[in-house]
Amino acid sequence: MQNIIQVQNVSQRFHSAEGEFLALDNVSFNVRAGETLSLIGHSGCGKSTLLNLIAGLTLPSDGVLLCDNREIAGPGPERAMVFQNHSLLPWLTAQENVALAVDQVFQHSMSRAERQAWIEHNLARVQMSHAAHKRPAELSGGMKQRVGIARALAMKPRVLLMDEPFGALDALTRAHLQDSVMRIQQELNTTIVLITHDVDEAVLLSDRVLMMTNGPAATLGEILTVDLPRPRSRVALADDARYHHLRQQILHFLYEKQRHAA
Ligand SMILES: Nc1ncnc2c1ncn2[C@@H]1O[C@H](COP(=O)(O)OP(=O)(O)OP(=O)(O)O)[C@@H](O)[C@H]1O
Repeated sequence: MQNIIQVQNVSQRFHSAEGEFLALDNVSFNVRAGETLSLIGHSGCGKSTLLNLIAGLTLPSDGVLLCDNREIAGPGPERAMVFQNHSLLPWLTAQENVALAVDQVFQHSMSRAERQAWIEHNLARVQMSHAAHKRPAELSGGMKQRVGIARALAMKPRVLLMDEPFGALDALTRAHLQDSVMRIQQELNTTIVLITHDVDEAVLLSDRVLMMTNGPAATLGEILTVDLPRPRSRVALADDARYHHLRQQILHFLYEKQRHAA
């Protein structure tokens, strides 16, 4: 399978009042086209730092990151980000928030009518057509996340980067959104890199789970391949011995091999 993202010998240092802090130490891995890759690890191990590097929001202290064999030198619409706290503009409606991204990316390649149809299509994809004219304050947490996902998908990204996208949601809403993301991923064959703290979420959604060691100087610990067939059903997996075995391997890594210092 073709690699979309290549992370090669990446280290990240931060300078603070206490001096230099090595957050990531020599991290290397690839993200394959069409896969869902989860990053999991204890709090502070550098997951967001790594995702921000892939997004191009920051540049590495050492090493190189490539997207489609080109060096990542800044943000780009081919790497769309979905944040934990939706990050919608509060004074714009759901539709206008999506429009902002669509106009930015497709202003010159789509007519106004095509852009409008594309915005509506992406809101429909996440089942938000009914709330297109509502502002974020009028939407539930799950609905805001759906709009955030629509906005990201509307950019036709090669890779969807998700920083704990369901972290702030209740369990039922989280389950609905996980199912939506799995369905969309299957439809579009989108590549997804997802940060999660949730072991069940990691197994349910991922093709591979990248487990990180504790910081400082965090690095890649182990990579777990999740070879459960798709489409996946959380109800069916609850009785699946393979699912429990995979879950156990992540728990073992996190709580036996990487006991958290806190
Ligand atoms: N801009 C910065 N300046 C200084 N230190 C930073 C900066 N950004 C992150 N760090 C430090 O780097 C380490 C990794 O942070 P990061 O946010 O990537 O961890 P994380 O695994 O995403 O954590 P969490 O799961 O709690 O969100 C932490 O020790 C953090 O304090």
